[in-house]
Amino acid sequence: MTDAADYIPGFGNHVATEAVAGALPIGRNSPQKVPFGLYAEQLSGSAFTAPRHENRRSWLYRLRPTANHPAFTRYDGAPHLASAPFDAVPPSPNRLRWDALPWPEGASDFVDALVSYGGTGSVAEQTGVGIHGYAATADMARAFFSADGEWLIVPQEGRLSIATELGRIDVAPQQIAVIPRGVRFRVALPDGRARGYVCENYGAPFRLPDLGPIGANGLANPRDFETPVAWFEDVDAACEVVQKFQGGLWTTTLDHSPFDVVAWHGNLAPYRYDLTRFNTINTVSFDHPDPSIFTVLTSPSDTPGTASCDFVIFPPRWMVAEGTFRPPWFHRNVMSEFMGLIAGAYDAKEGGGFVPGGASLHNQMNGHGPDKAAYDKAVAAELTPVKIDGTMAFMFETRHVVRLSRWAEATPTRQLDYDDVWTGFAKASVPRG
Ligand SMILES: O=C(O)Cc1cc(O)ccc1O
Ligand SMILES: [Fe+2]
Repeated sequence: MTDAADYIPGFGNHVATEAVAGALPIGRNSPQKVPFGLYAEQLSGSAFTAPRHENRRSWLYRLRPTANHPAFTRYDGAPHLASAPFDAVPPSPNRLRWDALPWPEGASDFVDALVSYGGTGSVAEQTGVGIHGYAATADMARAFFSADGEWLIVPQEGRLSIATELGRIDVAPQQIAVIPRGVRFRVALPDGRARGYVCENYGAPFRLPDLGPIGANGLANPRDFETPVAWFEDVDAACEVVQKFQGGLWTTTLDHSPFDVVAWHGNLAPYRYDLTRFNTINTVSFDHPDPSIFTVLTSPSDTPGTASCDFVIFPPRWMVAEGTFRPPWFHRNVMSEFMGLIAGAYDAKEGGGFVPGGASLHNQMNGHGPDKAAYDKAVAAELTPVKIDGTMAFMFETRHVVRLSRWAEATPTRQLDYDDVWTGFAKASVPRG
């Protein structure tokens, strides 16, 4: 076992890794006798018969089979964690914004700290996403997994040390971690507390977007994604495992640590990515391009080019466009946009209110864009090259309307005056014959 987390570079690669030399069977997945009496277990992330380029699975070699556990019973923690379909309140066409997620009063681990803003689709149909936030103040002593989807974790404040069955991942704000559906994990908080966002992806696993005319390089480059090497703990002590299954939470207690995978191989694994490695592409002539140029990862739907969910970032970048209104334009989008802010300020919102740890939602076909302060600044600006720096915003952009949770609608952190940011625009005056 190593002390610090170690990684293998590359996105979606087939890797082979062992924490103890000789633990990985050679040349077959399921030998009659696995080295050291380990148990072979296949973890499927796609149907057995999925096309090869979409097929994801790993073989795990562990101290005990996962199947060796007592029955799960209902768990009644994490009171604000919810799942799609989000039908507790009617879907809202309104532009919505929330203050930074407040810290809980007492000790709350990553699981109990989760709150759901809302989501799309349905866990039963394996479509859409759940959008959650967390503001946690305690290390997890237990393990958690979601049978409902893959977890894209976006830290905003405080580092996370994530132990997973397939290895350990350390992430800080400006980095992300992705945990596949079903993989058990445990989150510790090296800074004592941590806040961030989660996209729980019920649909097709996130992948890199096609680059089209951009070419073979750019945006998030595959080699900057990192998969942890095998790591395990040999602990014969009680360990709670909480799972999310069809929106419900269930708990059981093992008599051992579930983090007992000594070796594994395959292409289904957790990974991390440093958002500051993103190779940002933008105009060097005029006009503000569509934000799809900032796509880090995409979960496609059945309609080509129309994502179930894109994970998009707005990183530091030079703005050089000539004769152009440089911030995001006013627009109405057939896709729906949930945004969060990791650090700094966002160029479409100069009037305050969109703060690190906060969130906004602009649902399908509802007008939004620069606030009045951003508009005034941009039309008056001298168009020299300007670096937008010290910032990192992100968007979960989805083809389906984001339906709110009851918590998101009722929380006092919701800014009831958000519409006002688009008031005060003087009427244009058109010469008339
Ligand atoms: O609404 C937003 O702020 C997100 C966004 C950013 C951008 O640069 C262009 C379009 C868009 O929806
Ligand atoms: Fe937008």
